[in-house]
Amino acid sequence: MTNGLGIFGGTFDPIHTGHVALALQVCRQLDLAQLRLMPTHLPPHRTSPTASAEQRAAMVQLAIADYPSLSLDSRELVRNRTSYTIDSLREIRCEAGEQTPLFFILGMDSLNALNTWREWQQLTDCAHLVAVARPGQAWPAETSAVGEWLEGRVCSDLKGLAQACGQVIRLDADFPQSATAIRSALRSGASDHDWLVPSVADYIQTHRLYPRDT
Ligand SMILES: Nc1ncnc2c1ncn2[C@@H]1O[C@H](COP(=O)(O)OP(=O)(O)OP(=O)(O)O)[C@@H](O)[C@H]1O
Ligand SMILES: O=C(O)c1ccc[n+]([C@@H]2O[C@H](COP(=O)([O-])O)[C@@H](O)[C@H]2O)c1
Repeated sequence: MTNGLGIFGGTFDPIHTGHVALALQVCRQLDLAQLRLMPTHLPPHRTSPTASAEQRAAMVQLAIADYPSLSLDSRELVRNRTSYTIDSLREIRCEAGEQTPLFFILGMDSLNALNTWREWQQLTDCAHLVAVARPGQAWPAETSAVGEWLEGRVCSDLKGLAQACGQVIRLDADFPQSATAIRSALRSGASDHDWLVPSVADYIQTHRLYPRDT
């Protein structure tokens, strides 16, 4: 086991089985003992989530309850301002110390849009980035701003990864789940969804989240 720490930021509106499977796959492939799921509070880049920050955090806790290596990081929820990843990674770097390898997990769609993030070129000063591709999702084009920046930062040898931050790692995964598809199915009248952990599905029903469109 490395002493590295994984951080998986997301809106989690709601968390789905793809998020959990992906977190476990990253732990396995990077040999991480701990990975934190960090819900965003006030996303910089999209309209406000449907479920409140507290509800999304509660669903994350329910979904990961069976996995001791996974935990909730609620720092963005208690910060009452726009949730910029760079702010969170700087805080986590201070807490973890200079030597601890940090891995920030993001989808390939997010990597392709990385140049729209706040202080995006500084993210790797705090952590490695782990970009997870869904089937068919492409690595940023070499000629794009992100593609040019990636040059010299991509790590292809996980075993040789000695630094605490600075590299970008590509992992391939095959999880079709999407929170948009779940919200849309529930709003169309479905009472449950195969991509929800059962305890999360119960929570959604109890709290009447994503109500049927009228
Ligand atoms: N099935 C998946 N495979 C790989 N990455 C995923 C998958 N689902 C989500 N991600 C990635 O996980 C991060 C957090 O996901 P998020 O909470 O936005 O879920 P989502 O299913 O993409 O939601 P939405 O449809 O609302 O955008 C994002 O970087 C996203 O790209
Ligand atoms: O810091 C930024 O500018 C920034 C811009 C867009 C997205 N993010 C983060 O990326 C993560 C995934 O976002 P999303 O919308 O795909 O759930 C989540 O932690 C967001 O806070 C961060």
